[in-house]
Amino acid sequence: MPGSPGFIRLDGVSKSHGRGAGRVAIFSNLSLEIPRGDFVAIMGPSGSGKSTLLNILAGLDPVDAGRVAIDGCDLSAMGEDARAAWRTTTLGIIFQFYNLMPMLTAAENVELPLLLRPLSGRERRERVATVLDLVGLGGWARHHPREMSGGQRQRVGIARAIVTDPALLLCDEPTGDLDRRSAGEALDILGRLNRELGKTIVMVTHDPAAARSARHVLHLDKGAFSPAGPEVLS
Ligand SMILES: Nc1ncnc2c1ncn2[C@@H]1O[C@H](COP(=O)(O)OP(=O)(O)OP(=O)(O)O)[C@@H](O)[C@H]1O
Repeated sequence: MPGSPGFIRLDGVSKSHGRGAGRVAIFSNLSLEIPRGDFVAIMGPSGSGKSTLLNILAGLDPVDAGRVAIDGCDLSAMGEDARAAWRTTTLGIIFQFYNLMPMLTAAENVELPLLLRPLSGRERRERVATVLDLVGLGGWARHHPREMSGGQRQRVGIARAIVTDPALLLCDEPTGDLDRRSAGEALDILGRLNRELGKTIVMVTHDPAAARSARHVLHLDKGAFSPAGPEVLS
């Protein structure tokens, strides 16, 4: 169940890209609070800053001003090394184009985030098998991405994102490269991860069907959030 207000907190965040005359302000004094266990879709026009926001939440992009805190960790006060270490424990990221290593099998791709952990080979293999089963790819461990459909590749991407058991999943257009059926399967898995395992999910999407599978939808435009109206979701 959603609870614990302020799992994700943005307070007075300002962010711009570029320098000098080419400087573009993306947000100015933006605030947002997402409770633990929520599943939030973020929609908005191209260029409104959705990917910038995900990069900020992932600790990949520092803010110019304001505070970003996730589960009590103040990202804006952490150096780059500390943010990188934080990412490996707290966060899983799911990408539009999967970002799988083509020369590795599905199991090897999923295992990658575990190689930084003090786990035995056996423990790693068990965790990989568990998450591949969870995404319905138990029989595909030894296959390479080129032998798999887009939907299966995205499920490998989801398995890789959850293999470290992170509290937060960030999804950047997770259905953007998928047909309707595969998109539905990926969204079903995300919904289960939210409902059954309590993962907090923030998903950027242009896809109204994807947004409808979230608990809440926010519309980002001109540097501000508003709840998405029915016209955005139709
Ligand atoms: N590294 C960068 N350097 C300069 N400008 C950038 C950089 N990244 C993004 N921008 C600009 O910032 C604005 C917001 O980009 P962003 O990718 O966050 O938007 P978006 O809402 O995700 O767009 P889309 O829906 O098209 O993916 C855009 O005008 C973009 O050109």
